[in-house]
Amino acid sequence: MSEPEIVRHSDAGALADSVALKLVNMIVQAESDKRDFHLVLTGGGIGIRTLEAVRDHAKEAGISWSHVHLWWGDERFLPDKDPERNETQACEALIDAVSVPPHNVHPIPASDGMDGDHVEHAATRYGREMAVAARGRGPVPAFDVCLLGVGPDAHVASLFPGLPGVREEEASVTAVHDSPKPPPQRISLTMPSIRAAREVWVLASGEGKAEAVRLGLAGGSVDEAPVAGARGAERTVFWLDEAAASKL
Ligand SMILES: O=C(O)[C@H](O)[C@@H](O)[C@H](O)[C@H](O)COP(=O)(O)O
Repeated sequence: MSEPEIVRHSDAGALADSVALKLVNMIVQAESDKRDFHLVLTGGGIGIRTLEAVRDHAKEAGISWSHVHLWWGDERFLPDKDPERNETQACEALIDAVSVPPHNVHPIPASDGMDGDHVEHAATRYGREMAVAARGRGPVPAFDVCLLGVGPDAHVASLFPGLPGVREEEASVTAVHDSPKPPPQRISLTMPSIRAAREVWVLASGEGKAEAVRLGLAGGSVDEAPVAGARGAERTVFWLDEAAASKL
């Protein structure tokens, strides 16, 4: 696991723009290397703002999306197209505006999908989809970058302090039944899936995240501050604005 690096920007706009530019450059590089690029998306304010900036930079760079696969770190277990779904927000911010092939988009199942409102079955289904894409090389694909927002309570994806999901070490995906942040039912990648990513990027903006960021970098209990467990196999970057970095 990698030691976190810190990158600071003045405000949320500069932060989102800089993360987006770096992502677009990596996508372009993967294309010229003729390899797939697996990106894990996050919901949340700064996560969606970053996707909007990716849309703008991608247009300028004229990138092809045929080699890009989009996954999600977590999802709110709601009906398809619900405006609160991370997928719906990512579609509005980015996916609907770019030419990523539909079969490269891997949303976490909705609560009116194949498994109905059975959140455990839906979580298992997503785990299977990731395993298939990994082609026998492990439980999850070789994610190039896993984007993660962080909550004021130090949660990442839908791994909340003190809830069992954060301690799950076997399954690649977990169903969450009693999330303190609405809605209560969610589906989340587990820590081992997050840590399988080459690069984990934690995005945090605003003073409300400053304590979570401090805990995430202090290397304390992952059970109490899940963000402290968010580490990439090769690289971990905490992308912060000044307010989120104010307790460092
Ligand atoms: O479903 C969600 O709510 C998100 O995936 C969640 O993990 C989010 O990234 C953080 O809570 C930060 O959200 P904000 O940036 O909106 O504070």
